Amino acid sequence: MATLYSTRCCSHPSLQSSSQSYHPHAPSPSKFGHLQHLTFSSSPSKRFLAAKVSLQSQSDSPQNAVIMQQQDGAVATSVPPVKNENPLKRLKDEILSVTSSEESEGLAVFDNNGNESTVSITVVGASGDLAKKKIFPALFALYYEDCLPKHFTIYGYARSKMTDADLRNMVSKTLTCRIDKRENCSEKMEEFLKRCFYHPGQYDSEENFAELDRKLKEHEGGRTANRLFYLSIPPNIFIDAVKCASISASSGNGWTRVIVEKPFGRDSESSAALTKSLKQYLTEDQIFRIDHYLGKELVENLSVLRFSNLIFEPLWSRQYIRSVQLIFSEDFGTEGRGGYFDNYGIIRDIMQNHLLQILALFAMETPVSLDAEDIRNEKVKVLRSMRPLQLEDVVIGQYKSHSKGGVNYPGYIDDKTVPKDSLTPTFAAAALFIDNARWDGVPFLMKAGKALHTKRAEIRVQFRHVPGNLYNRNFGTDLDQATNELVIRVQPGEAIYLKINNKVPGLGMRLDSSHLNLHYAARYSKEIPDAYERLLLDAIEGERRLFIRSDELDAAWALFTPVLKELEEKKIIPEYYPYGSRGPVGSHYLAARYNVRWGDNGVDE
Ligand SMILES: NC(=O)C1=CN([C@@H]2O[C@H](COP(=O)(O)OP(=O)(O)OC[C@H]3O[C@@H](n4cnc5c(N)ncnc54)[C@H](OP(=O)(O)O)[C@@H]3O)[C@@H](O)[C@H]2O)C=CC1
Ligand SMILES: O=C1O[C@H](COP(=O)(O)O)[C@@H](O)[C@H](O)[C@H]1O
Repeated sequence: MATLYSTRCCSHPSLQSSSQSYHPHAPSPSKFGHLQHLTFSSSPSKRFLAAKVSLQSQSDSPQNAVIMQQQDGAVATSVPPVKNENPLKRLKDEILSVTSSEESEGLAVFDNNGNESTVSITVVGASGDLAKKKIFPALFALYYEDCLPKHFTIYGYARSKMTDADLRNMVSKTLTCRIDKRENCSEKMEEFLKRCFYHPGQYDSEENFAELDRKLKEHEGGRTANRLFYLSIPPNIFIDAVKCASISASSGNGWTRVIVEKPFGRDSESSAALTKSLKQYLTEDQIFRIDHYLGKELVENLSVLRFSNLIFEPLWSRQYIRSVQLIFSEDFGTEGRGGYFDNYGIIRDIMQNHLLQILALFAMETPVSLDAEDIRNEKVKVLRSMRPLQLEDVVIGQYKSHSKGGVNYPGYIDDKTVPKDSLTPTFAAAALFIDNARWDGVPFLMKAGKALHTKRAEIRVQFRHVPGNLYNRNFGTDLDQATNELVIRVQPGEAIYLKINNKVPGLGMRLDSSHLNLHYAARYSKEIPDAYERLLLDAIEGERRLFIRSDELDAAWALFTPVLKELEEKKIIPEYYPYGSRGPVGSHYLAARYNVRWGDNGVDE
């Protein structure tokens, strides 16, 4: 057997912190022989498990090098003895991986006292859209990939009258298996559904949460109880639910964490008030503010791209980069969510969180380490170096009805839940600036819109012109066409490509713009996990790197609050654009003001 290195602890239990020990099943002396105590602590990225091993004194020799073995033999990880080498020395702080065995059912988790622990995940608002669409499917995917611990229970909680069977029926309709790994799919679904339960209750009832607590305890069966609550409910009831869950259903002997969905307020004041209220019942460490864009594969890859490749970092500044564009578009309107959306608008819905988070990761300085706090410190720094958005640097739009091919597409105000005189923007373009040495003068252009011609999220990095004029005559009159552009396509069709100038093969000297293309579907056969899978697993593991800290949130709101207030106070009328179009023409004037063009409007977008 050999040491194996893996990228995620799937088929291995998740773990909270270095204060927990993991044993593959009970720490039976007969099975483990010389192994006295095995403590895993997460590496900075938590994608690996680092093993610290203590062996019984008489076993502290090279011969006793087996590190971990699951009782049923499904998972085994060991390090072969190496002559004249002390295994303790070798293994201490070494990254120990875990095999990903299909037979594995997850491993049992033990706390420091050797007690087995369990995780209960309660989806508050289980009857809702997000729960059905994202949360339950993500939990199933984690189960399917053996990422959940052996002992876990999932509870749905909402006011709707449902039985366990109703919940299972509802959930089963949205579950799918990985297309690249379909084995035992229906069995796995059955097994998963058996672990799902439902408790009906009011969000502001301590008693209803106390009933939930009793049910959770039954499932936890005396194990160390770790509890995760996912608030998948409208924001106006966050505090009621947090209050009741923390008072009546907190864990008595394990951790209790709460995932809070956006929106985190609608401006600096309401966000600060929400944080203050949450902190009446929870510590900051217990609050996991989710921004699901941080869980997207290509957003997660941004730091890898920047900091693990020599070629990018030297170019990553005002010296070579002319503009950075963060583009989000959807080819559908607010269908069904108009009631929520009208109170927020596209700037709060997408820019202040998803796009700004990407910007922060893109522009931050190198963090001291990959630890959550080091990364979040750098993000806060860059956010605090930014200029608050100015009204003249914003263009807003709202989609109107449009007929195409005999189909009539509704306008935003045709939604019955939206007031007819609503000025809420469904599109916005903005130019933001970071006043630090690295980015001085570089426009960070953001564009986000609903009911546009395409669904897409991407980062476009436009480089400066090549100095000198060696090939200028080959480029023709439009030099912009010839500048390099790095495109990080977050979705759909995840890809990273670099536009370069290339000689068209042949006897002449003709240049064209071609792509060095890393298209994920062609390069990697594995299906890309949904963002919610990564984030749920991180929350279970206690990994905060991809969650928003309260000071980050304050810094983010500080950038947008003044302009949001101004837009509302001055009742700025949005530019109307037809459903399915490319959005208001004003966004082009905004880009032109900074001498750039939107990269997604070119011929080879
Ligand atoms: N849906 C999405 O795509 C996204 C949603 N979010 C956020 O996630 C959270 C949940 O979203 P979503 O599932 O769409 O929300 P829903 O509107 O579907 O609400 C979820 C559940 O909350 C209960 N509920 C709804 N309105 C009220 C109310 N006024 N008072 C008390 N309970 C109510 C309902 O359950 P019951 O009646 O059974 O109690 C409902 O099933 C929100 O904070 C949203 O902003 C974030 C990103 C995307
Ligand atoms: O947070 C939100 O995100 C979705 C878009 O998410 P995606 O993962 O499908 O790109 C957006 O539709 C919604 O308005 C917003 O609240």
